[in-house]
Amino acid sequence: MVKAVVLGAAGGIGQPLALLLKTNPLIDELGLYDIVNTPGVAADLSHIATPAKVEGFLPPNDGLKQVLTNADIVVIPAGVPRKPGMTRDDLFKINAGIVRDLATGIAQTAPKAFVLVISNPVNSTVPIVAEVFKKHGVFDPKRLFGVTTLDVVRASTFVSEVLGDLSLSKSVTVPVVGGHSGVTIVPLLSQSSHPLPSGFAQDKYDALIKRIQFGGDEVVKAKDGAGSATLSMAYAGAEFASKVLRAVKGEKGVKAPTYVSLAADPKGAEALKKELGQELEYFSSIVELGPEGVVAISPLGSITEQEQTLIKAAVPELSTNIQTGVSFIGSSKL
Ligand SMILES: NC(=O)C1=CN([C@@H]2O[C@H](COP(=O)(O)OP(=O)(O)OC[C@H]3O[C@@H](n4cnc5c(N)ncnc54)[C@H](O)[C@@H]3O)[C@@H](O)[C@H]2O)C=CC1
Ligand SMILES: O=C([O-])CC(=O)C(=O)O
Repeated sequence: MVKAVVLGAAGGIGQPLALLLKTNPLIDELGLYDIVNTPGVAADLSHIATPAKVEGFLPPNDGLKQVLTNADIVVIPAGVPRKPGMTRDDLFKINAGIVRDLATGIAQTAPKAFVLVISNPVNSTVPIVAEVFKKHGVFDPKRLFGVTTLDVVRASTFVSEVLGDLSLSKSVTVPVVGGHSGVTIVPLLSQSSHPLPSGFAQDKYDALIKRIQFGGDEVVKAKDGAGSATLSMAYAGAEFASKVLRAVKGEKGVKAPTYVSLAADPKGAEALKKELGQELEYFSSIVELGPEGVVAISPLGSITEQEQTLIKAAVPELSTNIQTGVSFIGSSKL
């Protein structure tokens, strides 16, 4: 029996994500939690002819505790999205407290669940979850993930557009490392499964990097005040959740870039530290997944000088973002 839970399930991401999870054959039970509307979303989804049993919960009557009871995997898209002109860090003020409170609930009721954090700013919200878990004495770095899959999905799509063949997008894989905001998003195009055309011009390369790094802004601008990416994020979140569950079920060699605590793999962390030139507590790199979560965190490997420059720009900002999350819990009464 596998129980998946979505916290923030009535939102722009939460609803389509819950829909995709309802169609995932690896999930037997789907728990939906939000501060509004989850009974309706659950009733709607429950009519879909797939096996997963769906139930919706609200805060009254210990709803958070109820939804998290026996949870195996918890996905968190709860929180406010950006409006034009905002950075992801501007969301910290509201989302940090939301994520802290949900993490407290998970630490108390489902401390062994895999936790997948979507709520922004991911670079800081993942450390928040970890610090809450540490305060409760239940932190297992192998089971906590920041979902950066949308960056990987965008890279596949934009590279296949450059190659002039969108049908390639499912098979193009580009490692995207670092974190999940602006310059902390580092696409390693030199490691793309499908190389860029030979003689690809520098200005085109720069534009492609920028588009992957700031793909979120493109959607925020187009939605014009109505929020940020929801449908592509739901797709990406469902893809990543599915990978975690496939690994749990025993499939070998499942890998994905994801933002993790480097304490999950000290050997991998040591190699990354050498490459990055300094120690970071969290970093998104290609992670091998297994039945207990993180098996190994890959080093960057061979990268170009241009990519080295991108990494140099990412590291200090990541370090600040991580510290912001850690200090927030340091000063929070739990
Ligand atoms: N990691 C990533 O790649 C991406 C992350 N995001 C982030 O995901 C988050 C959600 O985005 P949307 O779904 O578009 O926002 P939304 O506003 O449509 O939905 C958020 C949902 O969270 C719920 N919520 C608020 N406080 C809650 C609480 N304490 N407990 C449970 N639920 C609560 C709201 O009621 C709402 O239904 C944002 O922070 C956004 O920045 C968005 C896109 C990509
Ligand atoms: O841009 C945003 O605020 C939402 C997000 O994280 C993304 O689309 O990558």
